[in-house]
Amino acid sequence: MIGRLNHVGIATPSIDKAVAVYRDFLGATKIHEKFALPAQGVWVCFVDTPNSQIELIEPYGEDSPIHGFLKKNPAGGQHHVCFEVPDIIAARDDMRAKGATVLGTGEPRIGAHGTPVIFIHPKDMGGVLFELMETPKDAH
Ligand SMILES: CC[C@@H](C(=O)O)C(=O)SCCNC(=O)CCNC(=O)[C@H](O)C(C)(C)COP(=O)(O)OP(=O)(O)OC[C@H]1O[C@@H](n2cnc3c(N)ncnc32)[C@H](O)[C@@H]1OP(=O)(O)O
Ligand SMILES: [Co+2]
Repeated sequence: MIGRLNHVGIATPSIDKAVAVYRDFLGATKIHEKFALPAQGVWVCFVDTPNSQIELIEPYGEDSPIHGFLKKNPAGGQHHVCFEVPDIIAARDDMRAKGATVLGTGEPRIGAHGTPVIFIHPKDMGGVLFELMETPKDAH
Protein backbone atom coordinates (compact mmCIF):
# COMPACT_ATOMS: atom_id res chain seq x y z
CA MET A 1 0.00 0.00 0.00
CA ILE A 2 2.81 2.42 0.88
CA GLY A 3 3.98 4.53 -2.05
CA ARG A 4 6.50 7.25 -2.77
CA LEU A 5 7.73 9.49 0.09
CA ASN A 6 6.05 12.75 -0.93
CA HIS A 7 7.35 15.08 1.77
CA VAL A 8 8.74 15.49 5.26
CA GLY A 9 6.81 18.04 7.31
CA ILE A 10 8.83 20.44 9.46
CA ALA A 11 6.99 22.61 11.96
CA THR A 12 8.44 26.04 12.57
CA PRO A 13 7.43 29.22 14.36
CA SER A 14 8.64 31.19 11.31
CA ILE A 15 8.72 29.91 7.72
CA ASP A 16 10.72 32.98 6.71
CA LYS A 17 13.50 32.06 9.16
CA ALA A 18 13.30 28.31 8.46
CA VAL A 19 13.74 28.85 4.72
CA ALA A 20 17.21 30.24 5.40
CA VAL A 21 18.39 26.85 6.70
CA TYR A 22 17.58 25.15 3.41
CA ARG A 23 18.77 28.03 1.21
CA ASP A 24 21.89 29.20 3.06
CA PHE A 25 23.19 26.02 4.75
CA LEU A 26 22.03 23.39 2.26
CA GLY A 27 21.99 25.31 -1.03
CA ALA A 28 18.35 24.67 -1.92
CA THR A 29 17.34 26.70 -4.96
CA LYS A 30 13.74 25.62 -5.55
CA ILE A 31 11.84 27.28 -2.73
CA HIS A 32 8.17 27.89 -3.45
CA GLU A 33 6.11 30.87 -2.29
CA LYS A 34 4.44 30.32 1.07
CA PHE A 35 0.66 30.08 1.09
CA ALA A 36 -2.09 29.66 3.69
CA LEU A 37 -4.25 26.58 4.11
CA PRO A 38 -6.84 27.88 6.62
CA ALA A 39 -8.80 24.60 6.58
CA GLN A 40 -5.66 22.80 7.81
CA GLY A 41 -4.60 25.61 10.16
CA VAL A 42 -1.17 26.12 8.62
CA TRP A 43 0.96 28.29 6.41
CA VAL A 44 2.93 26.10 3.99
CA CYS A 45 6.16 26.50 2.03
CA PHE A 46 7.63 23.70 -0.09
CA VAL A 47 11.36 23.30 -0.61
CA ASP A 48 12.15 20.95 -3.50
CA THR A 49 14.92 18.39 -3.12
CA PRO A 50 16.14 16.08 -5.90
CA ASN A 51 13.88 13.19 -4.85
CA SER A 52 11.23 14.69 -2.56
CA GLN A 53 10.09 17.85 -0.78
CA ILE A 54 10.43 19.48 2.60
CA GLU A 55 7.13 20.99 3.76
CA LEU A 56 7.66 23.88 6.15
CA ILE A 57 4.52 24.51 8.22
CA GLU A 58 3.78 27.46 10.51
CA PRO A 59 0.61 27.88 12.59
CA TYR A 60 -2.33 29.68 10.96
CA GLY A 61 -4.97 30.79 13.45
CA GLU A 62 -5.81 29.91 17.03
CA ASP A 63 -6.92 26.35 16.24
CA SER A 64 -3.82 25.23 14.37
CA PRO A 65 -3.05 21.54 15.04
CA ILE A 66 0.66 22.35 15.39
CA HIS A 67 0.39 24.72 18.39
CA GLY A 68 0.87 21.81 20.82
CA PHE A 69 3.91 20.52 18.95
CA LEU A 70 5.54 23.97 18.92
CA LYS A 71 4.81 24.44 22.61
CA LYS A 72 6.84 21.30 23.27
CA ASN A 73 9.41 22.15 20.57
CA PRO A 74 9.64 25.96 20.54
CA ALA A 75 12.40 26.06 17.92
CA GLY A 76 10.42 23.76 15.63
CA GLY A 77 11.34 20.29 14.40
CA GLN A 78 10.44 17.26 12.32
CA HIS A 79 6.66 16.96 12.51
CA HIS A 80 5.39 14.30 10.06
CA VAL A 81 6.23 12.14 7.08
CA CYS A 82 3.90 11.88 4.10
CA PHE A 83 3.60 8.86 1.84
CA GLU A 84 1.51 8.61 -1.30
CA VAL A 85 -1.20 5.98 -1.65
CA PRO A 86 -3.21 5.14 -4.77
CA ASP A 87 -6.64 5.27 -3.08
CA ILE A 88 -7.12 7.30 0.13
CA ILE A 89 -10.39 5.64 1.17
CA ALA A 90 -8.90 2.17 0.74
CA ALA A 91 -5.83 3.28 2.71
CA ARG A 92 -7.97 4.73 5.52
CA ASP A 93 -10.10 1.59 5.79
CA ASP A 94 -6.99 -0.59 5.73
CA MET A 95 -5.33 1.43 8.51
CA ARG A 96 -8.48 1.23 10.63
CA ALA A 97 -8.84 -2.50 10.03
CA LYS A 98 -5.29 -2.92 11.30
CA GLY A 99 -6.13 -0.98 14.49
CA ALA A 100 -4.52 2.38 13.74
CA THR A 101 -6.22 5.62 14.80
CA VAL A 102 -7.16 7.83 11.87
CA LEU A 103 -7.24 11.40 13.21
CA GLY A 104 -10.21 13.75 13.09
CA THR A 105 -13.44 12.46 11.59
CA GLY A 106 -11.49 10.17 9.28
CA GLU A 107 -12.97 11.93 6.28
CA PRO A 108 -10.06 12.90 4.01
CA ARG A 109 -9.34 16.61 3.65
CA ILE A 110 -7.74 18.36 0.73
CA GLY A 111 -4.05 18.83 1.40
CA ALA A 112 -1.38 21.13 0.08
CA HIS A 113 -1.04 19.23 -3.22
CA GLY A 114 -4.77 19.41 -3.91
CA THR A 115 -5.44 15.73 -3.25
CA PRO A 116 -7.15 14.11 -0.23
CA VAL A 117 -5.06 13.43 2.87
CA ILE A 118 -5.49 11.69 6.23
CA PHE A 119 -3.32 11.58 9.34
CA ILE A 120 -2.54 8.55 11.54
CA HIS A 121 -1.93 9.05 15.27
CA PRO A 122 1.75 8.72 16.29
CA LYS A 123 0.85 6.51 19.25
CA ASP A 124 0.11 3.66 16.85
CA MET A 125 3.05 4.35 14.54
CA GLY A 126 6.23 4.19 16.59
CA GLY A 127 5.93 7.81 17.71
CA VAL A 128 5.81 9.20 14.16
CA LEU A 129 2.86 11.22 12.83
CA PHE A 130 2.01 9.83 9.38
CA GLU A 131 0.20 11.67 6.62
CA LEU A 132 -1.15 9.61 3.73
CA MET A 133 -2.02 11.47 0.54
CA GLU A 134 -3.66 10.24 -2.61
CA THR A 135 -1.19 10.32 -5.48
CA PRO A 136 -1.98 13.21 -7.84
CA LYS A 137 -3.46 11.86 -11.07
CA ASP A 138 -0.85 13.57 -13.24
CA ALA A 139 2.15 12.60 -11.06
CA HIS A 140 5.24 10.61 -11.91
C1 LIG B 1 -0.07 21.47 4.73
C2 LIG B 1 -1.32 20.68 4.75
C3 LIG B 1 -1.09 19.24 5.03
C4 LIG B 1 -0.42 18.61 3.81
O1 LIG B 1 -1.15 18.55 2.78
O2 LIG B 1 0.74 18.21 3.78
C5 LIG B 1 -0.29 19.06 6.29
O3 LIG B 1 0.70 18.41 6.40
S1 LIG B 1 -1.00 19.85 7.67
C6 LIG B 1 0.04 19.37 9.02
C7 LIG B 1 -0.60 19.77 10.28
N1 LIG B 1 -1.79 19.00 10.51
C8 LIG B 1 -1.80 17.96 11.37
O4 LIG B 1 -0.82 17.63 12.02
C9 LIG B 1 -3.14 17.24 11.51
C10 LIG B 1 -3.04 16.00 12.35
N2 LIG B 1 -2.50 16.31 13.67
C11 LIG B 1 -3.28 16.32 14.78
O5 LIG B 1 -4.46 16.03 14.74
C12 LIG B 1 -2.61 16.71 16.06
O6 LIG B 1 -1.47 17.50 15.77
C13 LIG B 1 -2.16 15.48 16.91
C14 LIG B 1 -1.16 14.58 16.21
C15 LIG B 1 -3.40 14.67 17.33
C16 LIG B 1 -1.48 15.99 18.18
O7 LIG B 1 -2.32 16.95 18.71
P1 LIG B 1 -1.89 17.75 20.03
O8 LIG B 1 -2.93 18.74 20.35
O9 LIG B 1 -0.50 18.25 19.87
O10 LIG B 1 -2.01 16.63 21.08
P2 LIG B 1 -1.10 16.31 22.26
O11 LIG B 1 -0.19 17.43 22.60
O12 LIG B 1 -2.03 15.82 23.30
O13 LIG B 1 -0.23 15.11 21.73
C17 LIG B 1 -0.65 13.79 21.90
C18 LIG B 1 0.61 12.94 21.88
O14 LIG B 1 1.13 12.90 20.53
C19 LIG B 1 2.46 13.42 20.53
N3 LIG B 1 2.64 14.18 19.31
C20 LIG B 1 1.98 15.30 18.96
N4 LIG B 1 2.39 15.71 17.76
C21 LIG B 1 3.32 14.81 17.34
C22 LIG B 1 4.11 14.70 16.17
N5 LIG B 1 4.00 15.60 15.19
N6 LIG B 1 4.96 13.66 16.07
C23 LIG B 1 5.07 12.73 17.04
N7 LIG B 1 4.33 12.78 18.21
C24 LIG B 1 3.48 13.82 18.34
C25 LIG B 1 2.56 14.28 21.76
O15 LIG B 1 3.89 14.42 22.14
C26 LIG B 1 1.73 13.50 22.75
O16 LIG B 1 2.48 12.41 23.23
P3 LIG B 1 2.43 12.01 24.77
O17 LIG B 1 2.89 13.22 25.53
O18 LIG B 1 3.35 10.84 24.88
O19 LIG B 1 0.99 11.66 25.04
CO1 LIG C 1 2.13 17.41 5.13
